[in-house]
Amino acid sequence: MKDAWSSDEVRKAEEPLIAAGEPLMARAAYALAQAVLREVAAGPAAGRAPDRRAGRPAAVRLGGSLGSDGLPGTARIRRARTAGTRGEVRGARALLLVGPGNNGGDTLFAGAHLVRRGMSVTAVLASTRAHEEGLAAFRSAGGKVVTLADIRVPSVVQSALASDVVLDGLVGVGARGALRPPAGGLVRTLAEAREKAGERWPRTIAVDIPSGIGVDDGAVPGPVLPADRTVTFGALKPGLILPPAAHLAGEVELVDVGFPTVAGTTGWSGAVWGVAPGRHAMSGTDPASGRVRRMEPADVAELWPVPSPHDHKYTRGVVGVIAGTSTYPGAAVLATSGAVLAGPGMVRYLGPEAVGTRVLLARPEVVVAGGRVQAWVLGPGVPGVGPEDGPDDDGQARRIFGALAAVTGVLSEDVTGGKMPAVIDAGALTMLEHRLPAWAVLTPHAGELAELLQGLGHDVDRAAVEAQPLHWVRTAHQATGATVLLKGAITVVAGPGDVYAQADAPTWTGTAGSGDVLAGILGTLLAGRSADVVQDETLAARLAAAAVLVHGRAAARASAGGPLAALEIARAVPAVVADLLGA
Ligand SMILES: NC(=O)C1=CN([C@@H]2O[C@H](COP(=O)(O)OP(=O)(O)OC[C@H]3O[C@@H](n4cnc5c(N)ncnc54)[C@H](O)[C@@H]3O)[C@@H](O)[C@H]2O)[C@@H](O)CC1
Ligand SMILES: Nc1ncnc2c1ncn2[C@@H]1O[C@H](COP(=O)(O)OP(=O)(O)O)[C@@H](O)[C@H]1O
Ligand SMILES: [K+]
Repeated sequence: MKDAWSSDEVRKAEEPLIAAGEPLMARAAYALAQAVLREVAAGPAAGRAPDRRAGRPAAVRLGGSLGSDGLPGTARIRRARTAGTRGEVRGARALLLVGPGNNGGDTLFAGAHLVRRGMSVTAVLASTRAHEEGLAAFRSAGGKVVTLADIRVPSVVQSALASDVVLDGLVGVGARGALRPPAGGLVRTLAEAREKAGERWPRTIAVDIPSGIGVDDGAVPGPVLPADRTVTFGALKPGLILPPAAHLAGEVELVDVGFPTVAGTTGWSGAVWGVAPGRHAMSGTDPASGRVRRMEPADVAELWPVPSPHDHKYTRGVVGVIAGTSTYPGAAVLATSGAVLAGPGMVRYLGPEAVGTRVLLARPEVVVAGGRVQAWVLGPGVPGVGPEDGPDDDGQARRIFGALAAVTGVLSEDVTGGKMPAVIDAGALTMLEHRLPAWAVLTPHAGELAELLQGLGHDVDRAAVEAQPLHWVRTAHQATGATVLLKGAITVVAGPGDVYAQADAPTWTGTAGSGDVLAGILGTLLAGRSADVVQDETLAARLAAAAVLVHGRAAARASAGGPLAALEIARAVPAVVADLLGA
């Protein structure tokens, strides 16, 4: 599990360490400098997304002279394409964007390390204040200092274009709201220049966070310079794993500066973790409800219901799927396939006969008949019941209303067999008449969540949901009582406990029917842990995040870097689960 710490939690963790004289900033700055040196030594093409990598020459700095304004000038920069120069940092150029606080301090101390390694480093002070010791260390190492007030923003752009690497050290966890002038204007212009320059833009490394993101909520309230890499200190921050801000952080590297670990120790290991692979040992000493987390394969393996020798198909969980109509039969095939291939005891399908026949052709394991189930999957491929939705639902709305009554406990126990978890997707999202329990999992995409929230009286559209997913997912959870899973490139899940932000799927996953497969996978998980889910109100969110991880990994496996058909995601699920359980 990867835990993100809010800015308050970071402060609480660092206070006693600073009071004890732990050199947090020195550790942060050293690790940051190492990251920059690795980046520069690897050359400009390294680590970029493949489309950005093509044809970009390695930059070699021949001479490090500065213009009269103290900034490196484009005209004096020469580039050469020669593999033999990889690993050379001497003479390479770094441009530091430096803010008034400790984030700027980290950046200046790191800059001093870079100067000592032979790099030509210029710091642009964006504010009248700067971290005093950091500035003194940078100057005495031989770094060049200019102030934004003295030079014009365009010359900063030119200098950036003439540099090998730009460090964004304007603000860190002390930031509040959108970047204010003059830093805001500077960053807006730099971001535009980066967009225009494409491959010619230097590697950009964000210090702790890309300045201007919402540290705690992942919003992007103003201009932000997108980073290729973020070197973050002590712990992940929510904005580094939540959309939309996480999309601006590039690859995130976590540096241990000595925060408490799971075991409660404060020993500094000097270790650096990349966020993509592996686990990190950081975890809050006091895991507060509502923490933003990212689940990893080992966490999913612990949750996955694996049959024991004493199990049979009924004890393993029966999933009931009410999906598809004669107009949208494919959704029924995809949802039942997702459910079957995730490994339940049984999948039942309820719907029009013609659709049931198609389901059977694709998945003969499915039982097309009513009976007891341990979890429902409701709504894929079923039209909504709003004024704009057509009436032609082949009786599916009626069936869904009946199942929903079981989920919400409106029907008596002897009819339903007790409380029933459910995945509530697509058309079923328009059929909610009662407050829901946490074991009901709503699975909207941003447009569907906006509609749901509008129905609850919120003035919100799809774009607003996409701008502040965490806020709106939490709002929807509070308003409905249900666990809410908002689908997207980064899927956000909020229930009564922690929030999960999962980024497991390749972008090819955003294809018709892929969400239907996810609904089926989650249905199997809820059925397999049906009794636990109604006992532990935080479990549904964990199972939902687990389903998202498996769905995303199955999509990655099916895609292998190329296009993807939704049914192939379902087909890849058994191998993904086997990998997780065997790891
Ligand atoms: N947490 C830790 O363990 C460590 C933290 N360190 C660094 O310290 C940083 C936090 O430092 P600070 O608390 O000094 O705060 P920051 O350096 O993040 O920023 C605060 C400064 O930025 C200004 N500011 C705030 N919001 C702004 C906005 N919207 N637009 C423009 N300016 C704004 C404030 O006036 C204040 O002067 C971390 O992000 C990290 O880089 C490191 O030194 C190492 C250890
Ligand atoms: N850009 C993207 N990158 C990765 N995954 C995505 C992206 N866009 C959407 N997805 C995923 O694809 C699936 C789409 O589901 P959904 O919108 O319900 O489509 P459908 O209803 O056609 O099945 C979800 O799991 C979502 O998280
Ligand atoms: K920063």
